[in-house]
Amino acid sequence: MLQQLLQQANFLELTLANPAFMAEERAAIADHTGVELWDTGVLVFTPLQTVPTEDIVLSSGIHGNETAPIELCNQLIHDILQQKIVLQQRLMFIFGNPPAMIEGTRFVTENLNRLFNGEYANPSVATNEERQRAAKLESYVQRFFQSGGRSRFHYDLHTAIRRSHHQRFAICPFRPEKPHLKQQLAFLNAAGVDAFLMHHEATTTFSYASSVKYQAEAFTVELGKVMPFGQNDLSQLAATREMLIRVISESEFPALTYQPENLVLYRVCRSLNKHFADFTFAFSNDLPNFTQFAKGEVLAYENNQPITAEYAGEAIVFPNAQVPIGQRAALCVIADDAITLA
Ligand SMILES: O=C(O)CCC(=O)N[C@@H](CCC(=O)O)C(=O)O
Ligand SMILES: [Zn+2]
Repeated sequence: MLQQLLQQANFLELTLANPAFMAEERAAIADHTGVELWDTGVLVFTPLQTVPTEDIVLSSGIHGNETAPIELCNQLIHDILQQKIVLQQRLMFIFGNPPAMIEGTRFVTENLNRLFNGEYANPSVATNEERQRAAKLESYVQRFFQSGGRSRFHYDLHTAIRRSHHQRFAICPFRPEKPHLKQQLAFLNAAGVDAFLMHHEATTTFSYASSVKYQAEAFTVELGKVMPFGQNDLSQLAATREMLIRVISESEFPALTYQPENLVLYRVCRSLNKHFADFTFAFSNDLPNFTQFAKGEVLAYENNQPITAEYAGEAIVFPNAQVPIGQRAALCVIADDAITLA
């Protein structure tokens, strides 16, 4: 498999052809970069002639139909294999859910991005492919980060189901003891991200798991809107690509000035969870993420009761009434330029 990958330099094609399993193998690119295939969709590069200071995880395809970041990562992998990019940092690529990528769906049985931080082992739920994949992905991330001594980063790349007033935005995992870093927000801002949501509670997402378990600088990054493979305009991600190349191929993390005037900080004020099967939103399916509501305006109905905006300017992100009962149906956010950063 690895020989085929080295020759054809198309990890996406290889992953889609082998969605369930790939045996571990290792090789090298010339004499400067180690390549290790750990499983289907899991590839690790190690610089052999420099001493890396950073361990960087770039995951995509955690939701199978969010294809633009998968295509972007596949291009980066291609360019690394073809020696157009020479790495200075350790780098792990993950294509999260190959069976869902083949089906062109968000997931096959269960939303993979609700199964991390050990939720995959919840004894009250029967196991399935996504639960098994979450367990494996967490173990690969642990193995990647465990050798220690280097700074840890995890950018979990997604696209949103709806259009958004902010075309690219990031979700910053809840970490009450440690403010998020201006360095990281400046980096993501230079990568085209212009809004940041500060999460208000622990979750079971991939980025939260890397943040809480390994103290990684970890983010869920939304890079536009869901499109089928082949229909993405990757020129929209030119800045993202450029900054990702910089972070993996420079010897130090890119030094960028934090420019608050170029971005909006939001705090998540509450998660609207679905409790009853009749949960519906009071707005249309094409209302963009970050649309603001007036205080008291009806956002949704559930159990025949209205759910209203608690604050003037409260905005809705990721509304999805189709989620199973008990899961998040939307996040309510409010712009807040007083959020503490370090
Ligand atoms: O557009 C949507 O409704 C969902 C896009 C998406 O997959 N977002 C992530 C965010 C994860 C987080 O809160 O960190 C998700 O829902 O898993
Ligand atoms: Zn997603």
